[in-house]
Amino acid sequence: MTISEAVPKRIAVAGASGYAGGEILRLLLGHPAVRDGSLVIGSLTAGGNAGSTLGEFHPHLLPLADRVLGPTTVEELAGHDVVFLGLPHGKSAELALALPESVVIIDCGADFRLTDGAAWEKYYKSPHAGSWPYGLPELPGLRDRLVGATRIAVPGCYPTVSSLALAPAVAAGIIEPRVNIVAVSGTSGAGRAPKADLLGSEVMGSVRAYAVAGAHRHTPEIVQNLSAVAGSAVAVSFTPVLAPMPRGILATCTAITTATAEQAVEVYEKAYAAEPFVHVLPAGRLPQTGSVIGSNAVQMSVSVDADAGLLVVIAAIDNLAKGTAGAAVQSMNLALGITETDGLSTVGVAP
Ligand SMILES: NC(=O)C1=CN([C@@H]2O[C@H](COP(=O)(O)OP(=O)(O)OC[C@H]3O[C@@H](n4cnc5c(N)ncnc54)[C@H](OP(=O)(O)O)[C@@H]3O)[C@@H](O)[C@H]2O)C=CC1
Ligand SMILES: CC(=O)N[C@@H](CCC(=O)OP(=O)(O)O)C(=O)O
Repeated sequence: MTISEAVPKRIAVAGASGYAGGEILRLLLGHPAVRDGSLVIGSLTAGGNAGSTLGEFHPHLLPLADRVLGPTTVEELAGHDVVFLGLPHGKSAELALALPESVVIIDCGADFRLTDGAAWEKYYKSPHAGSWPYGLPELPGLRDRLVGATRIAVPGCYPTVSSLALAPAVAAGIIEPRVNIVAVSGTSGAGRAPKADLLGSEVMGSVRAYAVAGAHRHTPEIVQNLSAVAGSAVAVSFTPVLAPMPRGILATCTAITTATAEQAVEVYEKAYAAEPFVHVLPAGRLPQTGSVIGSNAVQMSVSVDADAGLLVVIAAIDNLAKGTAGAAVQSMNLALGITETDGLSTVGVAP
């Protein structure tokens, strides 16, 4: 389905020199509405790198390589129908307030994800800007809020994979409301701004945990999602792990259960039967990041360790696709009334 109006809609991408902005543009270049001209890629902006060309940061985006990056200002973003924000946390609220309510703003940052202001202030150490419809349509009740929305908060990458891995079990009440998540991520999750502990020599050949024992800012986001699904509080222990690979997240999620493996698999297959991007793998197959890279797919395995009494769900996503830019484009499709899957593949790049 294409957009019905004759006048093309203009899209701006703020933070186009970054990883999230670049991946949004990669997906848009293959989007049918961009290819048929009903959506047009307008302003691309950056911070300190404004004035450079996009090709200096994303040489793979050849059709846009000569575009000059503008400054990230309200003036530069005005006159667009859709604005993607791929900016550091705390940069979205001011821009969003200054743009008309009719503009569809899709924020990849965290500013509008949390509904609990106290949780925001605890983890982000700044005033809470508010909350917007949350761009994870596969969670119960959220798709309807995204259709026609003009403000959308794209979930964090770890909350995306973890929430999808545990929501069916929480909703069906087959686990105790206390879950454990250990998620291994590629380094692009940290963005492209230089950081000493992300130098190749620090990352290559080693795997390390960080922000453990409730310290990571995605903990309250996962708690929010799972508690909303449960209708009561769910306790979450989340351990992120950095791995020497550019993309991908593999999350291993466990929780106490008395369900059998067959019962658990049935719950998950039923929950995701109609979801185009979430795939529950057949028994005997386990997900791997290599299977979902470049795609908007979520692959998961569901099993029960009967001796330990634990549900074990392992799930893989591409952090830059379903974990950011894919979710952003999926959200745009819903907001504009385009077919939800347009421009988004379920087929990964391997090896
Ligand atoms: N990477 C990921 O897997 C995920 C990222 N996100 C979120 O998406 C957002 C972007 O992340 P990511 O692309 O990884 O980050 P990057 O560091 O790769 O890119 C950040 C972008 O923001 C621009 N920018 C930086 N500071 C400013 C500023 N003061 N004013 C205006 N523009 C600025 C940068 O421009 P310049 O080049 O000029 O510095 C760059 O274009 C973040 O909020 C992140 O949390 C969400 C989910 C997953
Ligand atoms: C590997 C890595 O560093 N990952 C990032 C999370 C990326 C993401 O989704 O984060 P936002 O909430 O910032 O949008 C981190 O742990 O901070």
